[in-house]
Amino acid sequence: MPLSQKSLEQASDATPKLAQPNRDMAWQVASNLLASFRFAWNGVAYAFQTQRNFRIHVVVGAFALSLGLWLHLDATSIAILGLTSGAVLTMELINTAIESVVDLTVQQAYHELAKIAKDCAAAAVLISALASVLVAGCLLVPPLFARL
Ligand SMILES: Nc1ncnc2c1ncn2[C@@H]1O[C@H](COP(=O)(O)OP(=O)(O)OP(=O)(O)O)[C@@H](O)[C@H]1O
Repeated sequence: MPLSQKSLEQASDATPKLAQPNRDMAWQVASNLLASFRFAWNGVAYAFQTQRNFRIHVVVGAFALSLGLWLHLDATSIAILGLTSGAVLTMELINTAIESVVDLTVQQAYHELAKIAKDCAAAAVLISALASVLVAGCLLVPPLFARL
């Protein structure tokens, strides 16, 4: 549905308010850098405790990095393995965040847009995981076969 002139004006009035650094709408804002890290760590701990796929990706990523070190891969290859593993974990965290926001919004009701949001978030994890398999295949498999 096209936006009316009035709603466009309301949206443009709201922009400076939303851009204020003190974020009046927020229930709580991190008071300092240490608090920001603590909240971020809470997110990692929550994902690890509740998301089986996140735990699997942590184990697989740690295994890939350990294998790379054991095979004496060069620094660039280790960095690529680290970036790839980090990307998968990041996607998993974003997926978890999107699922929570969708559930908060629609609760237990079915909504086609909720389905699209969750399916696309899950697809982001899948694509990053497939890319990591490709990276592992290129960087780890040849030196592993050479060593065995
Ligand atoms: N409110 C909803 N409305 C429509 N479809 C939904 C809704 N909630 C979930 N779904 C559908 O069910 C699927 C599974 O939802 P769920 O919340 O369990 O996510 P998930 O991707 O399986 O979770 P995880 O990543 O933890 O394995 C979604 O991908 C979506 O297709």
